[in-house]
Amino acid sequence: MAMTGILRPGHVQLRVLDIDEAVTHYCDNMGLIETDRDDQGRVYLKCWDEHDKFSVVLEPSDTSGMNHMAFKVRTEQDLWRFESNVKNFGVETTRIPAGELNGCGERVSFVAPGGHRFDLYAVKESVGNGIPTTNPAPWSEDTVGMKAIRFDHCLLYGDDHDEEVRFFVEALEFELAEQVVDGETQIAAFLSCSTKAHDIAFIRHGEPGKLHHASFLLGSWEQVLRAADIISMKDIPLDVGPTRHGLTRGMTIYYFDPSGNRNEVFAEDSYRYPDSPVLTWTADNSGQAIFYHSRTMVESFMAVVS
Ligand SMILES: O=C/C=C/C=C(\O)C(=O)O
Ligand SMILES: [Fe+2]
Repeated sequence: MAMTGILRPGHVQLRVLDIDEAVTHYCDNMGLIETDRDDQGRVYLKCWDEHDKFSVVLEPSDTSGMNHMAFKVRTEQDLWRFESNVKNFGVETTRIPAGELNGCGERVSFVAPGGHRFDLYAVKESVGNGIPTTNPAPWSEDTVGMKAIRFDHCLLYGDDHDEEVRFFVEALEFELAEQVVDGETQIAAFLSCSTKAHDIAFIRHGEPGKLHHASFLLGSWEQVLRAADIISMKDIPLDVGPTRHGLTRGMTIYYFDPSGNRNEVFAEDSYRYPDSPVLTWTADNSGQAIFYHSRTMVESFMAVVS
């Protein structure tokens, strides 16, 4: 398919309060693999089935939340094309030199209208997924915990929701896949740059720049139930699930990392093409849109962001 120049979510840099506890959580509990550390104390992680060097950066900090989310673009020409799209939208950009994050090429960085920082890059060091590329085995024997396959998406809460969504559609060429509307007002937007039901999602909120969750793909509903077992076995703070979303049809469970950043692991059950219709959920039915079985909103799920 003619994917846009944006290939996929490439990484998320999360602020964490205790780096050792965070590494234990993301590696031992979720199955990510540590690939590097740098002189700022940042730790680089990847999921087992990712080839690029990292998809999560843990940054020691006094606060939790998201430093930035980055998308990988297909070519360097795409990087400069999106840089000019972003500027033409009226959003300032800066360039971050190659190597500022270990193994990552030059980045174009900007703060979107909802207060979230995003970076784009075309190049990242490839370290492979531990499986040969000739006659590959279907899975790696070296995975532990929840065996997260890839970093999949973030759901972000921002204060200029309409402009942030328009920015993603007009400047970054994402497509609206699903939405929640209250009359004329869009409450939530699920945006795709691929055949996935979402690569990023936004919810209308009173404050700028908030992270609702960073989400990682698992292989099946059974793997989601196994993740639920691990959450109990390891005494990880559970938020909601296991259950199914109406929106995006994801089979899901939410919990918190030791710093209070919400994580999701999920199995996908949906797809879209550029000619797929936009799916709309109405606010009077938002309980079912979010949690299809209980059909009830969970107050803490909506309220807690980092
Ligand atoms: O209100 C939140 C809805 C969340 C949906 C997802 O996190 C998802 O589909 O991955
Ligand atoms: Fe999600």
